[in-house]
Amino acid sequence: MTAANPVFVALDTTEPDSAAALARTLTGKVGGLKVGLEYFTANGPAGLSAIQDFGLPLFIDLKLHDIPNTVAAAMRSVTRLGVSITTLHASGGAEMIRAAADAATETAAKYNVIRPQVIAVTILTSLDQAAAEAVGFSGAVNDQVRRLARLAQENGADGIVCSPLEIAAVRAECGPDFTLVVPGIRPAWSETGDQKRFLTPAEARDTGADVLVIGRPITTAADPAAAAARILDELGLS
Ligand SMILES: O=C(O)c1cc(=O)[nH]c(=O)n1[C@@H]1O[C@H](COP(=O)(O)O)[C@@H](O)[C@H]1O
Repeated sequence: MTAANPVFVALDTTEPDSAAALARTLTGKVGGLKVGLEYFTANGPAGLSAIQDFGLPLFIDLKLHDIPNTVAAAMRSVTRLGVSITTLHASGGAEMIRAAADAATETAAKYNVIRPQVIAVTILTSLDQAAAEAVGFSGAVNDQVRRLARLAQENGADGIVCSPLEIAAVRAECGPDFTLVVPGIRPAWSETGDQKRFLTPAEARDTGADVLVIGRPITTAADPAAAAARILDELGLS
């Protein structure tokens, strides 16, 4: 998927009013909205309507990771929400990824709703090489991300989440039709915070990212609309 505007803004808040206010401010400046565990555990499916009203593609980032039966059941519920993108952890394994992808396909057909892109998170962008090794990923992060990307692709995922530093390796491994969703995006003028593997929006896009997930550089800016406009300008999209 290559959106005309690849920026999905991460609305990492628990408050529907704050999420809706940001969505209102950013409509026309971003390509989509993302909410994750923080928002969904606080507000449940009912909370999505506050932001679905803006008509932007919605990415619900739940990073599912459990046995195949449980993840498939959760994916059936997620699919009924009518969202564009959702996530699971690639390290849940081949059978789990396959069960989730099949559940999304079957549920979308059964209820005549949009089938979300099923996107597998590889190695979180908050982990550096040492932290990745500490949880058992031996070898270079780049190689581990590429390996997990291949596993995800072979088992029906539509794409993966990786940091900007692994985009080239994953493209070479998985080809042009595999969706690369890329957080760990930091404009040169923003704080890095807990992100360890990051590049600027233009660097990530030019290396081949399809979706740029950007949260705090926009959402915590004094003027979020101006921050989004600055990023669009850097992407040559304003
Ligand atoms: O799946 C994700 O979206 C994700 C995966 C990952 O490896 N790293 C990562 O930062 N994310 C998400 O991307 C967003 C990044 O937000 P900022 O760091 O504020 O730009 C957050 O909502 C994270 O949950």
